[in-house]
Amino acid sequence: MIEIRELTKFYGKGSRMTPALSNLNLSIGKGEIFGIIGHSGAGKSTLIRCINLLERPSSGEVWIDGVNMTGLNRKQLQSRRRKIGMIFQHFNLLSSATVYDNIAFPLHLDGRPKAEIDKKVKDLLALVGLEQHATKYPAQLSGGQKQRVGIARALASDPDVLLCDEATSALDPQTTASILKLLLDINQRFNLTIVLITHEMHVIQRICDRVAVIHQGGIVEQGPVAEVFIKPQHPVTREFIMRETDQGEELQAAIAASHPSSSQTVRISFLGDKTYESILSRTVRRTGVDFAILQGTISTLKNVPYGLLTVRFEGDEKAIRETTQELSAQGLDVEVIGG
Ligand SMILES: Nc1ncnc2c1ncn2[C@@H]1O[C@H](COP(=O)(O)OP(=O)(O)OP(=O)(O)O)[C@@H](O)[C@H]1O
Repeated sequence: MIEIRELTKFYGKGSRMTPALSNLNLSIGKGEIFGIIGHSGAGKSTLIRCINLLERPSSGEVWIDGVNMTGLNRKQLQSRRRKIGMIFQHFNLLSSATVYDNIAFPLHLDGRPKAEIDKKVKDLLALVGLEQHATKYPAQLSGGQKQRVGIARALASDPDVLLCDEATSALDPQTTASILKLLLDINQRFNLTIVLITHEMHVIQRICDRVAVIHQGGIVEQGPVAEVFIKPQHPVTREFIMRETDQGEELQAAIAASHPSSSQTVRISFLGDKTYESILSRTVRRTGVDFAILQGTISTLKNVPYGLLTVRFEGDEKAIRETTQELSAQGLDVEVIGG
């Protein structure tokens, strides 16, 4: 659906030229919710703006549905862009227009008949749950309601792709959850491809199918969300996940605290139904090792349960080895993180 090939973007000129993206490659499938996460300055906004050519790449190509966006002339690009919706962190609504007129705006630009516009806007108001607010102005809405208008406006031209530029960063946690739920609903209903950028792993965790981690203008890691969560490879990915799963200083202190010489600290990841099974207790009962829980969380990756448990096994070396082997054989992911 979206193919990004050797994308490079420089800002500035001559000796002041600095690269924001370097030879970046990415492939996003039809109907996917694809998350791109990175720290401030990593190149996220530049990347998402290069997808619809709001930023023109210095070199490389962006293909959407078999069309090379970088090869289009101005007119062709304008027409192609109608099929790429975008929503923004600060909503970018017209402050002097009502909710209704904000949503109708792209349809007017497109010269659609009035009756068609009216039906479409009413359908979209219902879709985003704003039927009661059609005549209000943006200043009279909450942040979440403004983003709902942004989403309705972006969907007005029946896009194939929706680009989300930090769409929930200005919202509180509860409103963020409701906007993410709406995006997931839209994705499932219309098989709409969604690309979102964020600096928050919980956004990725809630709705994305796959994730790419961007760092210093390049993709350092990518894969299905569960895979990246369970086996993060790059230090930046690890940092984002540790922050999300509360594996910070307190856990490090617990790991470093005094403990019997014959022990091993492991991080066990549970995915799907295994999260709620008694695999650990059955295994230690058989092998005869004790364990102390240092940290534990259960959350979901999209709709799949995901558990993370850090435990210290205590017992003889051979029994501990048998325990970790058996847990792995039962489909859990076990990583030794300390003695
Ligand atoms: N218009 C511009 N002119 C010059 N440099 C720019 C411009 N826009 C971005 N940059 C630089 O390009 C790099 C990537 O910026 P970008 O905004 O894409 O990062 P980001 O990951 O979206 O960061 P943030 O999360 O803070 O928005 C940064 O070093 C930034 O300073």
